[in-house]
Amino acid sequence: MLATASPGLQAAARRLTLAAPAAAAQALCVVRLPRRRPTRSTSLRAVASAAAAEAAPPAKEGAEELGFQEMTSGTRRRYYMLGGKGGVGKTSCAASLAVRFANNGHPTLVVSTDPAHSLSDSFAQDLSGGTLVQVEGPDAPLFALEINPEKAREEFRTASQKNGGTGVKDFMDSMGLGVLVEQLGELKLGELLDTPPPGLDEAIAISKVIQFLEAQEYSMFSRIVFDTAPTGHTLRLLSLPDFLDASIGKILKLRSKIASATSAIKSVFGQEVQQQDAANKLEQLRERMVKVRELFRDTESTEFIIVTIPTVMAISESSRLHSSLQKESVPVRRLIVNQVLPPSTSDCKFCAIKRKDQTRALDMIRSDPELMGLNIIQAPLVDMEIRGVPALKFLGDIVWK
Ligand SMILES: Nc1ncnc2c1ncn2[C@@H]1O[C@H](COP(=O)(O)OP(=O)(O)OP(=O)(O)O)[C@@H](O)[C@H]1O
Repeated sequence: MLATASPGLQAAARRLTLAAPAAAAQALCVVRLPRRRPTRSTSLRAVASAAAAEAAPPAKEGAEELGFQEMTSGTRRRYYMLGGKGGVGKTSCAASLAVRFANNGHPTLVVSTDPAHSLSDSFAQDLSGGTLVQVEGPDAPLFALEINPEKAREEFRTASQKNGGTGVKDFMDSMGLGVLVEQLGELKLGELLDTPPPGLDEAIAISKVIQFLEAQEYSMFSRIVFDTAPTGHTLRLLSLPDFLDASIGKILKLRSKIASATSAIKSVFGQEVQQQDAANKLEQLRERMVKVRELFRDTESTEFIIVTIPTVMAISESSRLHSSLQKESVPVRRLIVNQVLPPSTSDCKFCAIKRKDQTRALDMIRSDPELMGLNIIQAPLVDMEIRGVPALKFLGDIVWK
């Protein structure tokens, strides 16, 4: 779990961790996770609040105060997207937020749009089927979904090879993209997938977002949490509706030009109605894209939460991510600084150095013009992997307060 400067220090840390976990936790200044399956006992709550109390106070200068109360209030649907650099704890934070919402009475859906999913690992449950799976444990219904672009692409290719247009259409219908196929039917889409165009994975994720907006199946969820892919992918996902909107806009313009030029001929052959119908559908798709774009930018219903760790590299990337999100007008109000060493009176040398580094990194956040205005939530480093609902509940109770 810890990278160390010297082999001796590493061995000492390992000895401590293996031989005396409680002492190791104290010495390495991490928050201990309860080993027993937690119930709603006072003891677990006590552990959680003690851990929270141990964590350093958040840096909030200049930022509005935002708590979990504000996130959980109201039954109108809200979307939370968690994103940041690879490996900083996006999935753990997203899954723990989803558990927290469900335990506060919200029917919740947590969706991974990261092609390298770890939601299954986080919940210790297989969610890889590409369909909604109920997560056992929380009070209100909690469902999880891993969007699997690899599988979707493979199915698409098979469908296009075996069944021609009909197979492709069935598949795309199931992805909420049937309208696109009707419009692009003449193109050999299957061939495109041998060299997938950039943004295809994101397009698949977007189509799922469209489904959330419209399908009855998803209407029960009052909170939808997205565990997004590392920064680059996420930015493409967020800018895709604009891109598609512009492309569809161009196609529509082109179509209307062609339509007016050929309408006389078409009407003779009885194809005028069909042409108009297709244009209407394309217009409908464009409207949907506008909806998705508005959703990403709607401060009432959507929030992007940046997750980082207290290192210079992660914070620099978070700063750039915030700047890009601002350009896209995506609302960002919170920054989670994960894996912070809680204060300790008995610092070992390793911990003292690590803590100094982290303090420096936290200072960097306070003076970063992109990040300083955000509400900063510090999440402590805990002493084991956060897997399964009880562990996620534990983390969620500490982080989301
Ligand atoms: N606060 C924490 N304390 C201890 N371990 C943590 C903490 N947060 C996350 N981890 C661990 O760090 C690892 C990476 O976490 P996670 O999978 O949530 O990150 P991620 O940002 O989603 O990664 P990826 O970019 O690969 O999807 C996991 O093993 C997780 O258990």
